[in-house]
Amino acid sequence: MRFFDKPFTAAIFDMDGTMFDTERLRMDMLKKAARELYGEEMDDGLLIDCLGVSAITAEQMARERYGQNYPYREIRARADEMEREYIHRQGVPVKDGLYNLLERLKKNDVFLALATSSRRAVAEDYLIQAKVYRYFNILVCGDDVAKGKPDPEIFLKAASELMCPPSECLIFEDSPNGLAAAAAAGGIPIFIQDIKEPEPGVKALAFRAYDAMTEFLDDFAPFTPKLPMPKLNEQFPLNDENITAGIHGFGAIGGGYLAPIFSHWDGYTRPRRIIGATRNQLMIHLVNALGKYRIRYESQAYFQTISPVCLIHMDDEAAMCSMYTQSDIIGLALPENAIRQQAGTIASGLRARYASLGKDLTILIAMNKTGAARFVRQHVKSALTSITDTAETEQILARTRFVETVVNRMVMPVSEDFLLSKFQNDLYLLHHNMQDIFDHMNEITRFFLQMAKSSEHKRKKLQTPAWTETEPVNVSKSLSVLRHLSDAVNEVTNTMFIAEPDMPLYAASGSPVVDSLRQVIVVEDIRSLQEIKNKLSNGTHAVIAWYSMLLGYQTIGQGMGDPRVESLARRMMKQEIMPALLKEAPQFDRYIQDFIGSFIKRCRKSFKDRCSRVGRDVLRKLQREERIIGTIRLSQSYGITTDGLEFGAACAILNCVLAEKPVDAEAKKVKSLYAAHHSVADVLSYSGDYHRGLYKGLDREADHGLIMRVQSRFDALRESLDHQTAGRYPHE
Ligand SMILES: NC(=O)c1ccc[n+]([C@@H]2O[C@H](COP(=O)([O-])OP(=O)(O)OC[C@H]3O[C@@H](n4cnc5c(N)ncnc54)[C@H](O)[C@@H]3O)[C@@H](O)[C@H]2O)c1
Ligand SMILES: O=P(O)(O)OC[C@@H](O)[C@@H](O)[C@H](O)[C@H](O)CO
Repeated sequence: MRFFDKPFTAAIFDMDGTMFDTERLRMDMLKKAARELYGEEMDDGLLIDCLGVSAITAEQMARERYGQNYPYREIRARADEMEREYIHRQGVPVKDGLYNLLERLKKNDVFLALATSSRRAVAEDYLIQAKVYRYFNILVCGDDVAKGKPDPEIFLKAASELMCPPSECLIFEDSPNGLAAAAAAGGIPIFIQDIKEPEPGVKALAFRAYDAMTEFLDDFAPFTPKLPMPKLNEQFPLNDENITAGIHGFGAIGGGYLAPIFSHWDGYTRPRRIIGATRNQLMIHLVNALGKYRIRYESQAYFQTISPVCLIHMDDEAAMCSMYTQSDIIGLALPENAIRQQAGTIASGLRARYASLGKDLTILIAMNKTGAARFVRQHVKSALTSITDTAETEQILARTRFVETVVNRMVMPVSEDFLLSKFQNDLYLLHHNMQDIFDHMNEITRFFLQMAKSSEHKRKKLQTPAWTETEPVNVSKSLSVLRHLSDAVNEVTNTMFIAEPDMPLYAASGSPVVDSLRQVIVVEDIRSLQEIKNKLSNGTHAVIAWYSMLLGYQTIGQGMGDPRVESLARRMMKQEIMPALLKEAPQFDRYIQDFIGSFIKRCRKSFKDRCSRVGRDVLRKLQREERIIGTIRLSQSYGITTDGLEFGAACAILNCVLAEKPVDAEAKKVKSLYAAHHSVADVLSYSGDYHRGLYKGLDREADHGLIMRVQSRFDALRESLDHQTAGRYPHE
């Protein structure tokens, strides 16, 4: 590996103050122990001077200060004892960035050594407790060397045990003594400031100096390759870092796609917590009850568990502000029509974040909308101007990156009825097993007490303890109840979403945090990709849904099993949309070709994706520039006829018209627009209010020909349905 111009094969870490935030703790404990055993605290200046030196050198320094009879060894032993007690209770305070750094080094075949002035027993204990023991090939500790830092002995020994020349070793140090030792050893010293700022002359010995390990990571990460897309069954990283990911709009895409992407993070470590905001109260209860939830990948019969997760209600202003203040990234996964209303919440959240001196924020937008970043930014801007002045609005916007994405994966929510009945069954089973365990608690406790009291020799013979002879059956049954209980606890699950297998999320460039996400592919021209995806797949998807519903199917998979729907989908994609897109964006040739084949297959398998989800928001999809009408206009501009798409538009309107009581608000609106004069033109050329903006429909005069063709397909389709011929596609 290489760090700037320095090739290296090994990394040697000092422990206290570099890996762990234990120097302050140790100083506190030394003070306490000195007070206890000597009646006076040790002096701060002396403690700071002793940082990074061996126990023997520290003893000499203490005796020079307090006299030759100073009980330094006893004080140090007592301080060690107090410190270990503290650590066993509270855990090792690991420095931010350490796990990520160790993972990066390990996954890039770098040898790792620990070189600490602490005793081996203490070092091993801490490494194990902090869950980092497994990273180190060798340990060199205070009791393994004769001379402490600033003597280079400890680093030279570590390098030689690793069989690496010191000049190829990065050496991480926080103390001036350690830094001097690293330089004297001929290594590549990396200084990471902890308590003591070194003299400028000493600091100059470092190849690079940083205020924190996370700052070193910012420099180092570009020298380590981005990990490839994770496999579906690949574990999330084992260690977490002090990172929070927020999801504004925890629904199918937020929970079923963004959350796993955040959980994989950069492949080295993952966020400590995911906060999701939703309006779905049931989801909040079910997820918060377990602190986790599952996603089912239907095509692979595979479950993935996402944790730890905490859901908040979108109307809880304080919780939303706190999510915006704490998060290192926010995923925004709302329906388009919720953006205007939620912009106020985003604005307040951002204002609170920057008022509390939060870092710049990236908002990763998962919406099927070309220009989504601009759209969201505009709404947030207008919300900001109503709560603050222009200067603050501009400052907030300048510090917030709105990053647009293209989401190909289809995700569906699990039906609430199914979810509830499964959860209820799991709880019933758990309750039953708990009851059982209470009934058998006495036998279980007696059995293990008996085992514990017996000698090893007797235990072997204790197959049937004396007291069990009278009730042998009970004991084995009681013990098996323990297992049933743990099974029942693990069986309480909440599978919230059904998703397609892992696919990359395409995102616009410009945000380092997004760039680092393992499952994200950053592209320069996100707009074209979004345009292609919406026209090619979302337009076709919607038509599949509308036509399938007219034919009486409930899910996309069923509809696509009908040759009429499948051939319409193929025709639209291959003969009408693809040729236009290839003319418009020939550079995306491969993407377009690959996409069509996989999309048709994926739709055929979508037995859990309801047509009502895919066909929702008819008006949004029929706007002048959108996926149906916009595509017709594009194809026709290249002289391509668009019978299939026009038939699709007719399906959209007929669906709404035939629905007795449409649940979808837009379907209701279409039905009422049509009802006024029984005219398709009234729907297609609607230009009134739309989510407090203006709807962009067709122009009655300029688009007269197109409107008439959709009208005639509508009439023919309606008639064919009336005649029970189930809406045959006219071109078959
Ligand atoms: N589901 C998919 O397969 C898929 C795929 C690609 C992109 N998308 C896009 O992702 C976004 C989210 O889609 P989804 O399928 O996750 O949606 P969803 O219906 O599952 O809901 C997303 C979240 O928005 C909230 N919400 C819904 N209506 C709201 C309103 N009026 N005001 C405030 N909050 C509201 C819900 O409570 C939920 O938390 C959409 O823009 C969609 O186009 C979805
Ligand atoms: O989200 P919409 O309503 O714009 O579109 C519905 C579906 O086509 C859409 O959610 C797809 O499933 C998704 O875009 C994956 O291709």
